Amino acid sequence: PLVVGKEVLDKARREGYAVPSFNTNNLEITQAILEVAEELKAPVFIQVSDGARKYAGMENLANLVKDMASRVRVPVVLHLDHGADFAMVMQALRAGFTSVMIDASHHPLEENVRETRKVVEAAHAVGVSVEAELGRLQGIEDNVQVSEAEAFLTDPEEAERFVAETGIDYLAIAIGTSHGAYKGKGRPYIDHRRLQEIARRVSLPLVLHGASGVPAWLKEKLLATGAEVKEATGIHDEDIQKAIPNGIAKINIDTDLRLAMTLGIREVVVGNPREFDPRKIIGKGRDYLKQVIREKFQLMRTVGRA
Ligand SMILES: O=C(COP(=O)(O)O)N(O)CCCCO
Ligand code: NA
Ligand SMILES: [Zn+2]
Repeated sequence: PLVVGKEVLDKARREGYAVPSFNTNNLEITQAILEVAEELKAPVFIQVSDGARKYAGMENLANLVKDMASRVRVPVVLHLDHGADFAMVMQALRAGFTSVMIDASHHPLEENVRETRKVVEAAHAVGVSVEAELGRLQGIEDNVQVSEAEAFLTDPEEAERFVAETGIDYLAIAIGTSHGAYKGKGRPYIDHRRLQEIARRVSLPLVLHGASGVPAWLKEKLLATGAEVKEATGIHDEDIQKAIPNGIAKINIDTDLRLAMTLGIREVVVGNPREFDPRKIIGKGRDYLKQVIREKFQLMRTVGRA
């Protein structure tokens, strides 16, 4: 069934596992997520970004997820990803979202606090959970001095104050990850010590953005279809496994789903120039999506937690 975010993530942080938050834009991605969650008896977040809202329509996606979630046995949270402002959050609340992110992390701290408090008041009034972000997602290239990049990473003491002043339910932090398929050359720098310092001060579930891994098997197959993804790199499994006991309870995955869908489509289209049945073409993408989604639940130890 559709449930509120806080209950799912408090349990995850308490019991030392994480819940993946997968971005959806359409029917097939939503089907892949819910079929695998049901199969593995795993709670799951399905999140809608601004791009998805523009592509598919917020109400369309909300109604699709709400209806499908009502017909599965595992807990499903419908989450607004990177809500840009109060108005967008209100539209999501009106559409029946059960979790919303207000992302005011690019504003000065006082404005972030003000905007976030406003959202917390509105969302909590209707029983919906709130995620906010402190720090800037900024891949740290190996050639950029970490000291210079410090400006982007979340400050542990500031995090403690931010949580106290805003009343949010979970906190997105910056510890070295970045959005997209190019997270710096080689193994991306993840500041585990900083995460431990934040987790010591903040008892709320912590959220990791920019956590796609760009799995080797997926990248190899994509390259074989002629996809130009040679430079793509993601977060290593070991870094995800290390971050979970240190308080990370929600992990955002979009890029790995995009790569999986693209692999299926390219394999059919490039391999069978005579194929023009969208169900065969997008359906193959859905199959690869399910494979990636299965791996994420296993990596985050979400299996069987529903
Ligand atoms: O943190 C993430 C996803 O991170 P990743 O790009 O590593 O999958 N998101 O919030 C998803 C939307 C951002 C654009 O993709
Ligand atoms: Na989010
Ligand atoms: Zn994000």
